[in-house]
Amino acid sequence: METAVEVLNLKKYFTSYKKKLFKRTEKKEFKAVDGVSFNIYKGEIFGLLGPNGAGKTTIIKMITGLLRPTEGSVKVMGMDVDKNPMEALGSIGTVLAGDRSVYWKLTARENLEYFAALYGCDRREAKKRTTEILEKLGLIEKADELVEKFSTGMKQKVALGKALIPNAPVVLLDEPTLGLDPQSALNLREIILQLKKEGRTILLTTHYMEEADFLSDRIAIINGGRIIALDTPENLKKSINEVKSVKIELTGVGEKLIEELKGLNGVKNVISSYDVNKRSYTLTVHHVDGEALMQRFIDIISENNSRILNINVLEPSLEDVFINLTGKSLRE
Ligand SMILES: Nc1ncnc2c1ncn2[C@@H]1O[C@H](COP(=O)(O)OP(=O)(O)OP(=O)(O)O)[C@@H](O)[C@H]1O
Repeated sequence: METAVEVLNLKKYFTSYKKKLFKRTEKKEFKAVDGVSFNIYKGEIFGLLGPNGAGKTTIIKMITGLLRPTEGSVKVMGMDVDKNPMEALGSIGTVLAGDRSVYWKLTARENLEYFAALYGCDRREAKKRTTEILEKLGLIEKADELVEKFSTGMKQKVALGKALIPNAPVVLLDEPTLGLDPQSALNLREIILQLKKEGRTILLTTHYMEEADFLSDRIAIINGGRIIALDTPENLKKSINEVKSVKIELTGVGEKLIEELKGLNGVKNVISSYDVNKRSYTLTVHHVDGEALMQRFIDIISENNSRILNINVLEPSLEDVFINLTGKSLRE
């Protein structure tokens, strides 16, 4: 398989200085990205999945040359981003999370024609490309309305349109559906699949595991600036096939209850969350020992004066893969 993007031992350390009382200034180094390597093959959708602060945006910024790595290298279509930035970056279209570089006081069409002109297209070519992209994004009907009147999903589409203007073979999408309503998110995901069908290579970051699962051919799970797993979504889920998970909704959860469940032989992790709307607690318990444990869960919950509202046995998801690897939930 041909490689479109090659990321080799990429590191980004941020240094901060803190003034200490009676002491000299203390220098602190924070390892936002700590030795990340992966290849993205031509024509695939590669997902970077991780919780907030995992280092996803920092990786994207280093690939696009917006941040210089502390160490390591990035090649796009065989060109080194540091040594041949113009050639390497010419192959990339990017949408960063919360992209504000679309002009709200211009129409969607004016925005894209303007960016096409910046990319050196003549007037005819700019108009042609803009119309094609607006059609592809389902924005043609609204093409001549001001972007400020657009919904968040439509604004996000204009930002994506901007990334498509250079007609680059590689498209980087940082949290493309962040803050969108479910219907707009679905619509944007369909467009991303369409881009893949056209033969583009896509790198996408997300902290929505369903999105990574639905879109990606391969996924790198990233946590604390490191890749902790990299495979197809199916293989990642298969890797924890022996781990079962059960979701128990109940009226109350205390530290003692969680500790007792965690102490059971065969229990790997217990994650608790509170649903404000339902006013109920949910425990997600990962375990390797099926039915025998279920009765013990029920006994312990009742001994702790809590009442079970619902129990669901779950199919393994990427969330479970993440919990299994880190002991934490993706959303924590
Ligand atoms: N310029 C900077 N100076 C210092 N620390 C930074 C800087 N940029 C990012 N960081 C830190 O690096 C870590 C990784 O940030 P990054 O934005 O890459 O995470 P992320 O995975 O994209 O998360 P999110 O989904 O929240 O955007 C965070 O802890 C962040 O605070």
